[in-house]
Amino acid sequence: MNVKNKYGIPDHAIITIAGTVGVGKSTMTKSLADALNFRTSFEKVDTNPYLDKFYGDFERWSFHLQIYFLAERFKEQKRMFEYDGGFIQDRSIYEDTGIFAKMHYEKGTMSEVDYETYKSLFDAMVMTPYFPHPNLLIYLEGSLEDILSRIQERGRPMEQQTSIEYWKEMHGRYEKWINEFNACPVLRLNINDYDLMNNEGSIEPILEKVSHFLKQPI
Ligand SMILES: Nc1ncnc2c1ncn2[C@@H]1O[C@H](COP(=O)(O)OP(=O)(O)O)[C@@H](O)[C@H]1O
Ligand SMILES: Nc1ncnc2c1ncn2[C@H]1C[C@H](O)[C@@H](COP(=O)(O)O)O1
Repeated sequence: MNVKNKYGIPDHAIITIAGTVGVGKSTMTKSLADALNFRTSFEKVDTNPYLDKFYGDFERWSFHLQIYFLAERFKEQKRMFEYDGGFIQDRSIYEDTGIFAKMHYEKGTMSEVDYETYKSLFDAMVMTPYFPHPNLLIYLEGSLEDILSRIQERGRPMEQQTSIEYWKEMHGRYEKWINEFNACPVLRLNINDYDLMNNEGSIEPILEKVSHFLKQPI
């Protein structure tokens, strides 16, 4: 019996992976998709035309980058819907506004008018009854120290050169954001409780939890 059937995970489920930069979302996305034979929806990083520029000058590029991410994630949302689900998604659309746009606005690296324009577009596109929310959001959490070392280990220069203050601010905001998040059920996983890199067996207990959470009434 395959693991999807073993744990009774529906073929049409959409599971989104959330958490701060470097916490392990892409790694989790790949492992879950392999185990469940689901499709993946990844963020575009290498081909993103604004990301490098953004890290070089937040004020100049934060609005452009948010619009780019919103468009890309919305297209992915449409693709997942057209396939009738069966997806693991690397980062939720909710983090774009709840973490990134908000943080840049509140820290003064996105102007008020740009933030309001972005927010009204986001709300019109996402905060409607027509927008299909995921069946489950898996939130990955870990200490700032572990996350900083993963960012260094992964080696994207734009992130390595960004101040620790930036990552610390984001880490704090994630904690607050997830405590208030209620658009779909949330499964929280601490990165010290599994090891997908060195222990293949790590995925099964996670699937068991996923199955349990998917069965909970919304
Ligand atoms: N369970 C793990 N144990 C150790 N290192 C990990 C684990 N998961 C991810 N990593 C490493 O941490 C870094 C960031 O992981 P990644 O999945 O790219 O994070 P994200 O997509 O959240 O930014 C990568 O170098 C990856 O190899
Ligand atoms: N909405 C966003 N605003 C700014 N930066 C963002 C946004 N979404 C993702 N990013 C950045 C953060 C990382 O440098 C890369 C990829 O994220 P990761 O958490 O490593 O998958 O994009």
